[in-house]
Amino acid sequence: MAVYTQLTTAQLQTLCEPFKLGEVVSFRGIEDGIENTTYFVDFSRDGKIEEAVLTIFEYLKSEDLPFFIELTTKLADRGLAVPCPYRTGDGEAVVHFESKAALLFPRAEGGHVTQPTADQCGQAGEFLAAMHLSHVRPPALHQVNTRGLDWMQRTAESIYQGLETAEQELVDQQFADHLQHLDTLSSLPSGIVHADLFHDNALFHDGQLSAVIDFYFSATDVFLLDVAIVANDWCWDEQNNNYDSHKLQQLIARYNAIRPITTQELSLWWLVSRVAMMRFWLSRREDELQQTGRRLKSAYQLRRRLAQLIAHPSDIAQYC
Ligand SMILES: Nc1ncnc2c1ncn2[C@@H]1O[C@H](COP(=O)(O)OP(=O)(O)OP(=O)(O)O)[C@@H](O)[C@H]1O
Ligand SMILES: N[C@@H](CCO)C(=O)O
Repeated sequence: MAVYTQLTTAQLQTLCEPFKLGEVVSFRGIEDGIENTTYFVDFSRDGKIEEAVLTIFEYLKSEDLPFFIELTTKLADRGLAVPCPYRTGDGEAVVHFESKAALLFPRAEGGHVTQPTADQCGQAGEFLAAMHLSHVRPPALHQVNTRGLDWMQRTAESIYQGLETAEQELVDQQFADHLQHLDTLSSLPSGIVHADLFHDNALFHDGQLSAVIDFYFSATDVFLLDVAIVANDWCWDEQNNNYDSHKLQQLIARYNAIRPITTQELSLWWLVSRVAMMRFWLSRREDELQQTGRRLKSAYQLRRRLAQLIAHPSDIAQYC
């Protein structure tokens, strides 16, 4: 469904030629993605197989990519489990298919988990803390968050009339609280965050985190937002419609052991957890209402979680 750009073997060979990885011996399109077209491509050179992943960008342009290339390269250099793009002989990472930009990555071992365990939630916490600490190391990177408050307000406004009354009430309540605490929120520790670390953007091999992918929403924002995104997706117990306390404890405690969460961050967790839920509920709801053609993920699930967090504010202080 998400192989938006169809390629032949010859087209793939031409596109990937500058990377000098050899002859394309097999490839297949990956149906998983929403934003981009992804192919697994195997190259053969001197009898050795190199397994790679080609991402063709359906929305991002080549001028948008240098930040993501620098970020993934920096994180990989710091020893984090992040695939960073191959470079051509000229040191370029971006190639083009017709008007679309593309990057080629080494294929990481492992696969997705459908239901992360508490230990895997802890590993995600350790990854995030290490990534956030790397912010202070050069190169200094900055990127505006295109899914921040402005985007949320514009999106909510554009779909507001199509929302149910209960949804409109959630939107009104969430923005009222967000705007009321804007100054304190903006003063939380910040830097480059992944901003989309759902469990389908992580791979595990033999139980260990082998790759974090899909940095295309990464931007400068408060670090706690990343922790909340993982908590809201990896640690949610659908049956009880609340966080699984053991998973949340592992995420928070193991993050906190590497990058201690400040008192100010703890005091705003109730709000940041809601901001994180709101951002993804809105993008999924917009996709549903505006029939953007992207593969749909359940918006209702996140609306239910947001309502729960508004009715029963969450606290993580006991896990630190
Ligand atoms: N470096 C990699 N190594 C192994 N598998 C990968 C790698 N990069 C991507 N994949 C696989 O390809 C799939 C689609 O890639 P990706 O998540 O980048 O697409 P997307 O369209 O941006 O997805 P979404 O918008 O849903 O997050 C991933 O779910 C993963 O299974
Ligand atoms: N992770 C997003 C999809 C866009 O990357 C979601 O689950 O809604």
